[in-house]
Amino acid sequence: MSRSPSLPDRPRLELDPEMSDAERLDAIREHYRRIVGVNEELEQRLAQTRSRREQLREKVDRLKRRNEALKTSALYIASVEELTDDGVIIKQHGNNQEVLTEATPKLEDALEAGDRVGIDDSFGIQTLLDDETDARAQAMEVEESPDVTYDDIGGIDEQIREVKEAVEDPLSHPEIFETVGVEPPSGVLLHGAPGTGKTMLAKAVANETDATFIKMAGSELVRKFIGEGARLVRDLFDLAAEREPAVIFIDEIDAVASKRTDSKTSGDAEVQRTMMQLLSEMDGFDDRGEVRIIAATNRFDMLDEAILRPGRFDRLIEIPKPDEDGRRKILEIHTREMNVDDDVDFADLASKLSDYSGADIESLVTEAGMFAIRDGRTTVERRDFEDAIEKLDHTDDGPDGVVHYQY
Ligand SMILES: Nc1ncnc2c1ncn2[C@@H]1O[C@H](COP(=O)(O)OP(=O)(O)OP(=O)(O)O)[C@@H](O)[C@H]1O
Repeated sequence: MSRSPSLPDRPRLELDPEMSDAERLDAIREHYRRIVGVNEELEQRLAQTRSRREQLREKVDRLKRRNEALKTSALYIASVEELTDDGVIIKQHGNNQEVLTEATPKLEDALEAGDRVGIDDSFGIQTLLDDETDARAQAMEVEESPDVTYDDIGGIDEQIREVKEAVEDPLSHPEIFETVGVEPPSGVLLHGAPGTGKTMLAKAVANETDATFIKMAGSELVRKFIGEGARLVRDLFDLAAEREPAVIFIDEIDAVASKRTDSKTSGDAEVQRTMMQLLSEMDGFDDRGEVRIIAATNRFDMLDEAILRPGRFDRLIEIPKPDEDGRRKILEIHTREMNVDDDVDFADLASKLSDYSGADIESLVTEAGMFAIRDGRTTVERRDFEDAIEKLDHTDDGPDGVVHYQY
């Protein structure tokens, strides 16, 4: 911002004792004229400053409103096709509609053909997006080799065996499948109540096979940028091919693959497009090398059957809540690092935890530890677990206070 010009000099009255009265009077009159001149100039400056302050205030208000709008409303994604004297030609992702629109002068200077931009409902360019690796990074979680092992998962040994057979063996020993002439399952769908270890299981497979674990939540695919879901699905599969061996894990797949609803909103059409892209990626899956795909859902009843056809998610594995023995194992797993008193009997404790999921048991163990700490002890005792059960059971919606879908 430019600095304001310096203030005018303060006029000085200089009277010489030699001066005649008439000369003095003239000097005083001249001085008065200069004071009036300076005063006028200062008033003018004040008025200019006030008006500038008003302008800045309006600008701040405008920016605040714009900021709010950007924060609250979803933007559509488009690519800049061409910058013309009449405006910017953009092509909207998803429907490929071409539009002549405008950007703010500042954005216009920064735009180049090929850039990805976020546009509002009236196609105004609101923001310039970073390159697509950022969108990928936002939506995907990539772990070179997660540190979860099968030993960290309790109570679902049979399901672990099935996942090993369907995902691990084709990655570790593809030759066996070739020799026998059997196509390994394309995709495995884990379904069951929340917090039962579906994500853990997918991570453990990636660990066991030294594969890159790439997780994408279905809700991310349909969330912020309309027109972006199908592209993210493509990116997901491309990234997996670059990083093979890889395990793709799509959590909450119901968000993109629910049964068709009757409503015809643009959001629904968008979800459909994303699902079609997912199906087409899975159909072309054979050539993708050492990439395996696992999806998970808590809402199996909601899934569109198209996703379950042969060649797609054709191996369904239900991950149940643990039985009593499973709960005991999970208690033991989560207390491995804990200083537990001899008076704690895990088998007895497990018998009191019917309907607890693995995640609920993890919260229970943490809560028991907190009771011991609050009491100034370094050992967790039976009463801490009992207090923790009482505390968690007193939440209305379930052992962990989370509203559970009745599976
Ligand atoms: N079978 C289990 N054995 C040991 N710990 C478990 C088990 N199931 C869940 N947990 C604990 O609960 C946490 C959450 O589990 P996870 O994220 O794998 O569940 P999920 O089935 O994927 O849940 P959601 O459907 O809510 O995504 C895990 O980090 C783990 O600590």
